[in-house]
Formats: sequence, C-alpha cells, structure tokens
Amino acid sequence: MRETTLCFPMRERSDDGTEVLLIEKRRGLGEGWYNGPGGKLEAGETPRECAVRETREEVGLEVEPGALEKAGELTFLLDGEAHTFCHVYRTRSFTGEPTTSDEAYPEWVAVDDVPYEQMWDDDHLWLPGVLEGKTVAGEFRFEGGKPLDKAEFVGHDLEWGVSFAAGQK
Ligand SMILES: COc1nc(N)nc2c1ncn2[C@H]1C[C@H](O)[C@@H](COP(=O)(O)OP(=O)(O)OP(=O)(O)O)O1
Repeated sequence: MRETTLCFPMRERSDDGTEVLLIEKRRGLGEGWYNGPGGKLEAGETPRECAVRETREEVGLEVEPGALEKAGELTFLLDGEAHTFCHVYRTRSFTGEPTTSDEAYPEWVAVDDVPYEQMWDDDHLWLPGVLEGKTVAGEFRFEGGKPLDKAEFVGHDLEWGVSFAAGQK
C-alpha cells in the first residue's frame, strides 16, 4: 500500500472569512482535479517530513514540521484491497507565497467555496470537517480496476473526533 500525505495551508481573509490553499494537480494521480499539496512518502521519510517537502516542492511554501496539525487518516481501497493510506494535515503557520510548479497550480479558495465537483468523489465527505478543525479517520472504497482516479467510488465509513497514536501524529 502506498503511504501518502495531504497538507491544507489556511489563512484568514481581511473580511473575516477563511481561505485554504488548494492545488490544481498537473500530473500523476488526480491530474486536473483540485486537492491539497501532497504526495508519496520517500524512503526514510516520516509523514510530517513528506508533507513539508511536498508543500515546498509543489507550491513553494515553507512549513515547520511542528506547525502541521494532524487532521486525518484516510484509507483508500480499490477492489477490496488497500491502495493508499493518506495522512492529512492542516496548518496556519507557513512562510512564502504560493508559486506554480511542474506539479501544481496553487490557488487560495474560500472554505465556503471549495470546488468539490472538481475533486475526488470522497473529498466532500471529510474535507469540510477538516477545514472546520475536526479530526477524522475514514475508509473509502473504489471499484473498477486501476488507476484509482478512473475507478468508481462505491462506499465509505467515517469516524470523527479521533485521536492519533503518538507515532502517527
Ligand atoms: C481517493 O481519494 C483521494 N482523495 C484525495 N483528496 N487525495 C487523494 C486520493 N487518493 C490519492 N490522493 C492523494 C494522496 C497524495 O497526496 C496524492 C498522490 O499523488 P501521486 O501519486 O501523484 O503522488 P506524488 O508523490 O505527487 O507523485 P509524483 O511526485 O511521482 O508525481 O494523491
């Protein structure tokens, strides 16, 4: 199973609203859809280190590992087999301005205006709660063979208010 991360940088707008930094993915799994910066763990990397690196590589923001708040653990199953495990983080502490990379077009979006219709089918089930500050563990089931982004979303289980094991924070 692939181990991956997603990171959702957030900021307050001057008119009192909150925004989240999304990317339009330019290649790989979920190409053309909106998501958070993130990707696969490299050898020897912790999930937090991966989220920091992917956020830097994809959108040019610097985040301290300790400034990441663990918000979720998501398991994606394809045809009954574990396909991807994803650690989800949010943060309001970062430096730099978002810049386009080979992998991503970054875009600040109001949390009330997240384009769920242009995202993975599971995202509208868990991302609103994550952006409200909740924690979640979820299992999402897809069927129809590889690749995952062409498979059909068929079911899910969610648990809110979870605590994460010390080694998984
Ligand atoms: C199935 O539902 C998913 N929902 C969301 N929101 N995100 C998902 C889902 N499945 C996978 N992802 C995320 C998890 C990772 O952040 C990326 C994986 O993308 P990719 O395979 O392209 O990984 P990268 O490390 O970016 O790949 P390269 O560096 O080799 O381009 O998708």
